[in-house]
Amino acid sequence: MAKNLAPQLETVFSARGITKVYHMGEVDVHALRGVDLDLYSGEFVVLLGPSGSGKSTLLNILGGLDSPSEGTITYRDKKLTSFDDAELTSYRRDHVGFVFQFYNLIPSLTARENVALITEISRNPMDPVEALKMVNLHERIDHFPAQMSGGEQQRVAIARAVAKRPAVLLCDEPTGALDVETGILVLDAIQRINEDLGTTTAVITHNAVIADMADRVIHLSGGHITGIEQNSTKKAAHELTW
Ligand SMILES: Nc1ncnc2c1ncn2[C@@H]1O[C@H](COP(=O)(O)OP(=O)(O)OP(=O)(O)O)[C@@H](O)[C@H]1O
Repeated sequence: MAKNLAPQLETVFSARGITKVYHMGEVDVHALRGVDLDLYSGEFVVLLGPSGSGKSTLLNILGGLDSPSEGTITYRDKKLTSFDDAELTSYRRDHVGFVFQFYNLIPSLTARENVALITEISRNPMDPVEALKMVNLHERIDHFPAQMSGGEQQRVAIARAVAKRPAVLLCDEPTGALDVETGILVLDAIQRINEDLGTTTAVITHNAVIADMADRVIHLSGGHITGIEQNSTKKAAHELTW
C-alpha cells in the first residue's frame, strides 16, 4: 500500500521557482526552468525523465552539491539557499546520503572500512557492520571492492550512505550500471532503508518500471516538472521486472 501522503505529513523540502543556468562560454544551458516541489517526510519518490531533463541538477541542488541560479529551497525550517559553504558542508554531512551510478568505493579498503570512513566523521552513526547487515552484506564485510560484484559494491555504497542515519537519501541512477537481478537487490536495499529508517528517499532513473515502487512519481522534461503522480499501490522491489 502507498503511504498516506496527507497534507499533515511533515514537509522536508520545499523548492520554489528553482532555475539553474550553466554558462558554457557563449552558451547558456537552462537545466531547470522554474521548478516548484515539496517532498514529505519518509516518502519514496522516483524522478523520471529523458536525458538532459534536469533530474541530476535538481537532486544535486536538493543535496547541497550545487546551488540554484534563482529560487528558494527550505529544508525543514531552514533556508538551504541561504547557507554558506560551511553550512552546506554540515548539511550534507549530517542530513544527506548520496548514492551514484558508480559506487566510488576506495579499492584498498574493505567493505567495513569503506563504511567506517563515513561513520568516523558522523554524529550518530550505526556500526558499519549494522549498516552492511541492512543491505544483506554482512558476510562480505572483510572483502575488498575487487572481490565483489557490481551489485554488491553498490550495496556497500548504500550502506556507506545510510550508516550516518541521514534524514534524506538521494540516489542518481543507482541501478544504471547493473543487470536486472542485481538491480532488484539494490532497489530492495533502498526500499528497506526507506521503510525501516523512515529516510526520505529520491531515486533518479530512466527505467519507468522502477516508478512502481514509489509513493510519488515526478516527471521532468526540458527543465520543468511536467507531472506528479501518486501511486495508489506500490510494488516491492522483488515484484519488478524489466
Ligand atoms: N556542470 C554542468 N555544466 C554545464 N552543463 C551542465 C552541467 N550539468 C548539467 N548540465 C546540463 O544541464 C542539462 C540538464 O542536465 P542533468 O544532468 O540535470 O539532466 P538529467 O535529466 O539528469 O540527464 P541524464 O539522465 O542524462 O543524467 C543538460 O543539458 C546538461 O548538459
